[in-house]
Amino acid sequence: MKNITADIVQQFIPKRKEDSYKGTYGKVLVIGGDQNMGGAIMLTASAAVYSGAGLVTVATDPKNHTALHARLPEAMVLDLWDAKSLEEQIKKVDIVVMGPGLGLSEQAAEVVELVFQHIHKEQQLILDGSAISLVAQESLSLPETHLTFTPHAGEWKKLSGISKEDQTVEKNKQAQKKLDATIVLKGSRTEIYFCNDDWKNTTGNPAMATGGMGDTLAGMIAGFTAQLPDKEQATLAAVYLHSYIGDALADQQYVVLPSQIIEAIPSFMKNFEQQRL
Ligand SMILES: NC(=O)C1=CN([C@@H]2O[C@H](COP(=O)(O)OP(=O)(O)OC[C@H]3O[C@@H](n4cnc5c(N)ncnc54)[C@H](O)[C@@H]3O)[C@@H](O)[C@H]2O)[C@@H](O)CC1
Ligand SMILES: Nc1ncnc2c1ncn2[C@@H]1O[C@H](COP(=O)(O)OP(=O)(O)O)[C@@H](O)[C@H]1O
Ligand SMILES: [Mg+2]
Repeated sequence: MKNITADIVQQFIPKRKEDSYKGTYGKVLVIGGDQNMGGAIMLTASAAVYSGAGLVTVATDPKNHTALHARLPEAMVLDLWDAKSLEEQIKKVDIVVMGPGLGLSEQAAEVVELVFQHIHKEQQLILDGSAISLVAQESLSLPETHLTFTPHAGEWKKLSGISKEDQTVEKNKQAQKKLDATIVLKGSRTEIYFCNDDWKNTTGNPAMATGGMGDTLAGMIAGFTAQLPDKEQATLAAVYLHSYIGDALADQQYVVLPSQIIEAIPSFMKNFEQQRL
């Protein structure tokens, strides 16, 4: 397993081009947040916006729309349960990130199935939280697209069938091959399994053990993937910086909140920009 380190990540964050515009930096659709877990999807959407995604639209329960507009005016919203609007929006985006706070209801499972039906081969699909649990629970067949799963150990157990004690690098690699997807296995030292490569994070700390921290990472992966041409580099950079910011804040804080990580993303990205003078 290779280590993700600062000097590697620095090579991945390009300087923005003078003649670029929002369209250059990708369109992201963020799907999740039922009536009780609107906070999860607000964190995911905010992380995508603060990571620099060009345009972010959020499909969430209508109960969350006002709060989301108030917290994150940069994002557009649509009704999570309106199948037609959701189907139309999927066609317009480059990246879909689905699952934070989605819940495990029958209606939520229908949303996941709808996305699987309509996503096409060139798009990127990131599945987190409830979407991973639903894939396992409903034994859903996976769509033909660029797929990333971001499970914690409990979700990985549901998805791969490997118990927490047995989650060794070899077993995880075998499960990755079967799923034919990128696996971001979150933990105190997150592991990333690509088809031909695997990596271990070198940053992160227990001050980050706070609800919503994974929702935030999912949004960062989406935001980085929206902008960077190499999707594997985007995933590595997002995982590393999420925890690197967590470490920097934990120097002075006993706990680090997901919203604090989000606010710090733009300045830390600037520090990691290529060829910074
Ligand atoms: N503010 C919000 O609205 C929040 C919503 N959340 C959402 O809540 C939904 C359920 O997520 P959960 O992760 O709570 O629930 P899950 O039920 O999927 O996973 C929790 C279970 O996994 C086990 N587990 C084993 N190893 C673990 C590990 N390393 N980390 C965490 N759990 C481990 C736990 O013991 C527990 O039984 C997701 O959709 C998530 O996005 C959470 O992100 C918390 C914050
Ligand atoms: N002790 C720890 N050390 C380093 N990172 C941690 C620690 N605890 C949690 N994290 C990070 O916090 C995130 C937790 O993700 P997850 O369990 O999905 O959270 P949530 O679903 O509440 O948003 C992961 O990115 C994980 O790496
Ligand atoms: Mg989670």
